[in-house]
Amino acid sequence: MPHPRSLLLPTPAQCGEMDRLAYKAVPIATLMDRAGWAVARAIRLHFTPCRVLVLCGPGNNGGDGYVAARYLAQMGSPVAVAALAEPRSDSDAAKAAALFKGPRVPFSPKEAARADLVVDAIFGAGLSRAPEENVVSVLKAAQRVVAIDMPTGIDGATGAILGDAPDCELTVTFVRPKPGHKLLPGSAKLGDFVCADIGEPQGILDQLGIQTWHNEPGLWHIPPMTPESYKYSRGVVSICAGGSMPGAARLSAAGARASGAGLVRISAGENAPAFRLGAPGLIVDDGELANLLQDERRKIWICGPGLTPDEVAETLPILLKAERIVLADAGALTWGAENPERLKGVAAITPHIGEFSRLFGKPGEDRLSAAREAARKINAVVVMKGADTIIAAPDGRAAINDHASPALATAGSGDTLTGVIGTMLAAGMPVWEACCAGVWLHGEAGLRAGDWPIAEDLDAHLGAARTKAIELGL
Ligand SMILES: NC(=O)C1=CN([C@@H]2O[C@H](COP(=O)(O)OP(=O)(O)OC[C@H]3O[C@@H](n4cnc5c(N)ncnc54)[C@H](O)[C@@H]3O)[C@@H](O)[C@H]2O)[C@@H](O)CC1
Ligand SMILES: [K+]
Repeated sequence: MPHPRSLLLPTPAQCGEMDRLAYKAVPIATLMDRAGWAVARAIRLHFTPCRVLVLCGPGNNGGDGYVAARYLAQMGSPVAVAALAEPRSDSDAAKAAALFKGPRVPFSPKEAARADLVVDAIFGAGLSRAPEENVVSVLKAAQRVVAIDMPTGIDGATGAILGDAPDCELTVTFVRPKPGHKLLPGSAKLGDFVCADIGEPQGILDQLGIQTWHNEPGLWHIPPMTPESYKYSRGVVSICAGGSMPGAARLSAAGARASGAGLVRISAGENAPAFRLGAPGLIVDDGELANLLQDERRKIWICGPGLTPDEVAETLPILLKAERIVLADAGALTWGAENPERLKGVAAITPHIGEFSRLFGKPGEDRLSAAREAARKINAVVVMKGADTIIAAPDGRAAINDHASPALATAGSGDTLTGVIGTMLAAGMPVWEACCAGVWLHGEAGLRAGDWPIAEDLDAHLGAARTKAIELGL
């Protein structure tokens, strides 16, 4: 099933290309007019009438600003424009500027401070470097800011802040959100977020080779339960466990069970007695790993939570030799940090930023590209965990997940996530989709679990999260 267009996140460069391709059907001037109208309308809905100053840059972002100023004036708001620089003559932005007949004031901190509301139409998709000091000081002087397309200073492709960016109360973008609207630190600057339809022919989105999606149900589909479902069709998750940190493997097992695995088995060797004191529905094996792998129904293996690097060295190569679908986390990532090649053959890894940096080097400001590059390098799906999580596949696909809660930042929560992804794999989902689904379910459980859950509390919400994901994804 193709991934839905409605979840695509085009880069600013792809949006520029889209405008060029759309030109025959809809001229830029028309799109600009609709964009400016959408901004004026959103401001009218969000704010009571007040004195507005629109800060216009020289490009099309500024063009949208002139149009918004014209419509706001027609709606009865006192509006002035301050131009950083005039648009290039004969450009669409210049034509929009000519149609605004209201007052012009200097581009200065004093004027920005006097206005009740400042509209940032300085730079949007065209931002190519950090804004100059005069731009920053004018935006800093504003009391309340609405951004057109993107707050000036945020890189729409990466969410990085170039120099500085205003804290906005409202951001209005067009057609589709961009990666920078979903990635921190930029995404924290948007305030309320509106994506307006300006009538761009949607089919063009398919021609641009966009490989980034917002992680929502519909991007993937979790198999629902059917009357014919049985334990093994729901899937078996197997977990390698060690003696020194048994809690981690138990948390993964609990997450796997709570998110709907048919059967969860822990392979603990001589440490089995410690695990047998745990949940009664958990099967604990003490046999040799090689013997356990004779059971072909045990396709999905989690390796890493609660394991020392030495224990990983004893288990992971055996799992890979047996051609199992392996999800590597925690101890496996420490073992791999000495040599990432060791992880080749695993289906997915789930590093937080520290683990990612030890494996591949610090990701820098463009985490999206770094995650993609890492996935290509080890030929496995990389789930780069954080307040926003990036799920990158070796074929270039990437999803950005912002469906989460800071409450998830608690010890053991990552082990739960590994278990949930294990269950999605065991249900037969392809690897990237399973990882995306697992991350969303984990986020949904975190949102449902209140402000201060511990990792174990998430389990109680995973079943409802799965039901919601199935309903939303239909
Ligand atoms: N499909 C869409 O999404 C549409 C987008 N439109 C608008 O078009 C905008 C993009 O327009 P442009 O490509 O003209 O780009 P901008 O208006 O963002 O920037 C214009 C130019 O400013 C210069 N510049 C970039 N960073 C600078 C810096 N830090 N200091 C000084 N100069 C700098 C660059 O030469 C850049 O090309 C979007 O943000 C959006 O507001 C609409 O007008 C029409 C439809
Ligand atoms: K802007």
